Amino acid sequence: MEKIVIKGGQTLNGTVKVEGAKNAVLPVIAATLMASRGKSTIENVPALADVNTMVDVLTHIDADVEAHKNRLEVNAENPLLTEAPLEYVTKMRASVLVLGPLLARFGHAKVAMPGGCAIGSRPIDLHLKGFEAMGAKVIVGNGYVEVFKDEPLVGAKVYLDMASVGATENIMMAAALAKGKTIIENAAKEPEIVDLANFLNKMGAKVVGAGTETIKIYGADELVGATHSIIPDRIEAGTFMVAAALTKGNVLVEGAELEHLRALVAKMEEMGVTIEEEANGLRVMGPDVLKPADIKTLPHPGFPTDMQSQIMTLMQQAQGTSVITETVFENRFMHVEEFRRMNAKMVIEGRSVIVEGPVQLQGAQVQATDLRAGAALVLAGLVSDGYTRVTELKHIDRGYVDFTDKLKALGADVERIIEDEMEFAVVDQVEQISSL
Ligand SMILES: CC(=O)N[C@H]1[C@@H](OP(=O)(O)OP(=O)(O)OC[C@H]2O[C@@H](n3ccc(=O)[nH]c3=O)[C@H](O)[C@@H]2O)O[C@H](CO)[C@@H](O)[C@@H]1O
Ligand SMILES: C=C(OP(=O)(O)O)C(=O)O
Repeated sequence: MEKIVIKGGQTLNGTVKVEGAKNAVLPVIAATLMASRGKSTIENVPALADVNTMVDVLTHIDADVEAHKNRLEVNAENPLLTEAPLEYVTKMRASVLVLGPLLARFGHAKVAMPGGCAIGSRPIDLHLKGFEAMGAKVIVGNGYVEVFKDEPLVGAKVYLDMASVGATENIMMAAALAKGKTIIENAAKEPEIVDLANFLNKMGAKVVGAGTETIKIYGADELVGATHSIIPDRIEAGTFMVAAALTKGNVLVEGAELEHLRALVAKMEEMGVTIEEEANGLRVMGPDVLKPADIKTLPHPGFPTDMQSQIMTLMQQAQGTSVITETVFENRFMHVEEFRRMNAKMVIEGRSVIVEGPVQLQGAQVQATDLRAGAALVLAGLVSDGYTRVTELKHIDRGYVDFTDKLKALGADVERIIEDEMEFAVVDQVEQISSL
């Protein structure tokens, strides 16, 4: 079984460079499908499993994709298929982001209906409500969702009951080729929405107000290929910021954008961490003593749910009781059980987790239950006694490029290995005896 093995106790120092954002590149790749003329070139593309899945979806529907190091070239000029089967959607929910582009350009799209996942049920009703408002017909059945419209989509006013990132993106893309003006109210305001809007504008659309709660999209008759460089990944940046603080280290997170990370920076500072803005990123210095904090996850600009499990590792080392409340997803606490296996003192109460600190974590074999949970368990391993083994690395590979190598370059004692379970049982016994 493949594992990341961490021996706790090292302080992280040095510089780590942030990749392009997973949550920005996926919708941008989907948007390339709307260019009926010219090639799109996407730069600063992170080498992630999710990017490979999105490329597989595009290739499956006959788009011509050339992948270079950190650069993708997509030519979607020829007629495309309009169906993405289950195998892609089960690997990555963001596959549903091809619905808006295919519907708008070809009048039809069919995608396997995404099921729930480790962090919640995650319906797509708001995406579909937007398409319907623009005149599309939606059919859900036999595990698929199908949307179609013979005539071009018509601009509409769409109010989102929740500021959903995916729904905002899907509707924004569909509206970019609709007749007339679409207004999205209570739109998501994440930096990745702004990045997508910038790309759509380069393709010939007119999107105004991205980054605020009202986005206006003036549809174009045709979109053309464009060149675009993806924004830095604020969640990868945040993960390394927590790693630095946790190990009392001093790390420059190159590419981290303060403007995208204000809520995290505010909370880390409240906990006693020193964060300084430098010309090319954020420098993070961990204190000797961390203070507890109360945090609530919220849509941007609130505290990001994608940093919830990582900040919990910091709370476990704080002097006192912290509370973290998850309001974005209804069930994003699977990692709590795994932390407990490492001796964490935490209790789930409804949508909150009460975290008692400071606690001396103990190395154990634990499982990445989702992408960020996996990263958080690796971080916990950095300050645990003995060896921590994190399994189910497919989750981590969805969102982190060279995670182990980057931590190692900062001084962590960490390896990615393939370990036989029988062999592990023997190693485990030796480690336990030597720690007595
Ligand atoms: C690829 C990508 O960008 N993923 C991010 C995106 O996911 P994603 O776009 O799936 O997240 P949403 O913002 O849509 O979801 C937020 C909440 O709205 C609910 N909802 C959403 C759509 C809908 O039609 N109906 C509905 O009820 C969801 O179940 C969830 O409780 O934003 C999340 C919230 O910041 C992040 O955690 C994910 O990393
Ligand atoms: C939840 C996440 O991603 P996705 O929406 O792709 O599952 C994440 O990036 O933490």
